[in-house]
Amino acid sequence: MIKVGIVGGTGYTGVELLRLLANHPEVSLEVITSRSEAGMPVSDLFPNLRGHVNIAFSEPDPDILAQCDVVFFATPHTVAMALVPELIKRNTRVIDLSADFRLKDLAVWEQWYNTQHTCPELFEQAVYGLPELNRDKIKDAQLVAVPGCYPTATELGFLPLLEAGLIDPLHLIADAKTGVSGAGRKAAIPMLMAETSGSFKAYGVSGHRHLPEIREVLSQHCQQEVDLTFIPHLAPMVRGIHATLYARLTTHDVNLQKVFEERYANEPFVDVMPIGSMPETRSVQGSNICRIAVHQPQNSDTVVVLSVIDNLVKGASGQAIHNMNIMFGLDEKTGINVIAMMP
Ligand SMILES: NC(=O)C1=CN([C@@H]2O[C@H](COP(=O)(O)OP(=O)(O)OC[C@H]3O[C@@H](n4cnc5c(N)ncnc54)[C@H](OP(=O)(O)O)[C@@H]3O)[C@@H](O)[C@H]2O)C=CC1
Ligand SMILES: CC(=O)N[C@@H](CCC(=O)OP(=O)(O)O)C(=O)O
Repeated sequence: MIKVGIVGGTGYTGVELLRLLANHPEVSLEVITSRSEAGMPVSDLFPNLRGHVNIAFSEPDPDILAQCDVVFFATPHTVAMALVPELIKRNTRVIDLSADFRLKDLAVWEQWYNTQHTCPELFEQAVYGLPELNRDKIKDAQLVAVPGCYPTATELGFLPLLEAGLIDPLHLIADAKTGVSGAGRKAAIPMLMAETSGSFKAYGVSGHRHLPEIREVLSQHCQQEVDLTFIPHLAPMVRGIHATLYARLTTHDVNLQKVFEERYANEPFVDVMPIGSMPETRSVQGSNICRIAVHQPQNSDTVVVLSVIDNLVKGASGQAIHNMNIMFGLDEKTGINVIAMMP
């Protein structure tokens, strides 16, 4: 059994990790930390876990965490970088759901996260945990940075087009919408039901921290400069991301549906939907699937890709477990082959 620890077990990604790992046949949950709830049985806070998770929250203690084979960080940005060096030194593998290790350009990271990075060496070594891109590197990684939720939906949508050289890489547009769970479990007035329900708004228009992540990952992978306009929106729903992606085609002589189907033919968690489909966020709710549909409205030179994920699963905890399965040589679907909930 793989001995697993979780730092930050009381947030939404933490409880989602617990929901999925509690049913994972190769995992033994050893430690779940929370400073505010230390001592409380996990299932007292999360009744969905009654009968499945029988341990209590504890304070984060590096000596105890280092006894695990792998530790997930489901903590706000900058928490992981303080604890990870000690764990890596003691041969515990780390899967970080925060943004502490997602970029490769340190100056860009420090600019967007407005702080100095405390372990630049590990920053360089970390593997970006998008399995559809980096499966081979993930296998041997000591430290995996799980992609952001918007970047997951956006990168998977643009990748087939960029890899095949079919679009102008400098003028991409990602118009993306998320549910309120993306903001985490903390109390915040803009996330109150009275503020969000029955309303819809853009935010972060002048710049969102996922912009440099998407730009860097796509540019590095495609070995050419990629640039985009990325506008996030808050939708009145709890879970889900819907990204509507636009790009200008540089050729007309191509079967776009076939390009997508071939790119993702062997990917267990990307579903390329039939021609004409319009994927709904509820069709991935609770599942680790990214559903994608490619369109060319009025046969114009604009390609439109619709990409939906559950921000807490494929956009965070499910993808984190997918990485763990690859790192430990398991069948990639183990524990995360969950069917979405409709409605
Ligand atoms: N919500 C989402 O859709 C997604 C979130 N993410 C990322 O995952 C991470 C967690 O997100 P989410 O679950 O929403 O966050 P929450 O804010 O809901 O939870 C944060 C957790 O971290 C713990 N924590 C906070 N500060 C510290 C600290 N200094 N040391 C140790 N533990 C700490 C908290 O427990 P306590 O304070 O009791 O110790 C709590 O359990 C974030 O980095 C987020 O950006 C990634 C993709 C999607
Ligand atoms: C509604 C809301 O606030 N959503 C979050 C989603 C990002 C997130 O969850 O953070 P990661 O960088 O770890 O993916 C935001 O826009 O900041």
